[in-house]
Amino acid sequence: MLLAIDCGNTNTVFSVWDGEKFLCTFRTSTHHARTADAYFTWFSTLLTHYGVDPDVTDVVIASTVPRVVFNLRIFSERFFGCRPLVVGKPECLLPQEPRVDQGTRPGPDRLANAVGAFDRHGGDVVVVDFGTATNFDVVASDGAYVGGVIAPGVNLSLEALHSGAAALPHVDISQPDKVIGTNTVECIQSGVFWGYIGLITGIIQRIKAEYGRPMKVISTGGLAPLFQQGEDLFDRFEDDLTMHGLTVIHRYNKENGVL
Ligand SMILES: Nc1ncnc2c1ncn2[C@@H]1O[C@H](COP(=O)(O)OP(=O)(O)O)[C@@H](O)[C@H]1O
Ligand SMILES: CC(C)(COP(=O)(O)O)[C@@H](O)C(=O)NCCC(=O)O
Ligand SMILES: [K+]
Repeated sequence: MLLAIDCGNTNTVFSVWDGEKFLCTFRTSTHHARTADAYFTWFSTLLTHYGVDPDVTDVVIASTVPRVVFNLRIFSERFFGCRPLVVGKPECLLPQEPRVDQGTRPGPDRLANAVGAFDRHGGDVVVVDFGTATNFDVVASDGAYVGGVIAPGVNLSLEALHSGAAALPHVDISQPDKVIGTNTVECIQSGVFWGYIGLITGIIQRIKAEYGRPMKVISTGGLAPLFQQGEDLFDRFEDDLTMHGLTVIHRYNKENGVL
């Protein structure tokens, strides 16, 4: 079985794929200092808790934080006896090479999103991934990742207001009922939430105009559900899109003799 690991700047997600479906998905915070032994203790405790006993033979990793890969490699070798496939490394093949400026290294999460979206929907897709950053990943008709947009994430925007302005408290994001806030917390929530709705709407509209063909818009990532209710921004919400992309990349590398 395949263990797929998607490591973002905030959270690291582990999912076990049995070849047909995900058996379980566990989430922890991202820390480059977490050791292989600590990963295993955490992972095996959750497996026991949920009564899942997978026979992990392969590991695939996408990490937007290069430093964490070191300990994840040791984790994979020590506990599953396998060398992990790391997306973005030269030895890892992609079904379609990205078409971006020379020297650009697209985030491995964006490469996985593109592969996952192409596998499910064919090309001409925009993936909107609400993580630490909010990225828009454009997938061409042949499945290639061809670039997109990186915007400050929702929580980063809230954090920036709090850290940059002495009188502004830390606020959690939520959808305000109205736009005109009548206290500081409501004003901040309104600015970030409705500002974000404007950002998403505007960027999708501009991407579509520039791309010049009809496109499907898929949302994913930790904070995507927040923008799922009420507004008609996306064609679909797919929680597991990055993970799905990782399983497809792994299969492709197996079929092509890399593993
Ligand atoms: N269910 C949730 N409710 C509120 N915030 C969440 C939830 N899930 C994730 N987050 C927050 O959303 C942000 C992005 O999450 P995630 O997609 O895991 O980011 P990344 O992939 O960059 O690590 C993080 O700041 C995280 O704390
Ligand atoms: C844009 C990102 C920071 C998003 O990371 P995340 O929010 O998932 O942690 C990541 O994809 C990244 O570091 N990209 C490298 C630059 C690029 O994609 O062009
Ligand atoms: K991500």
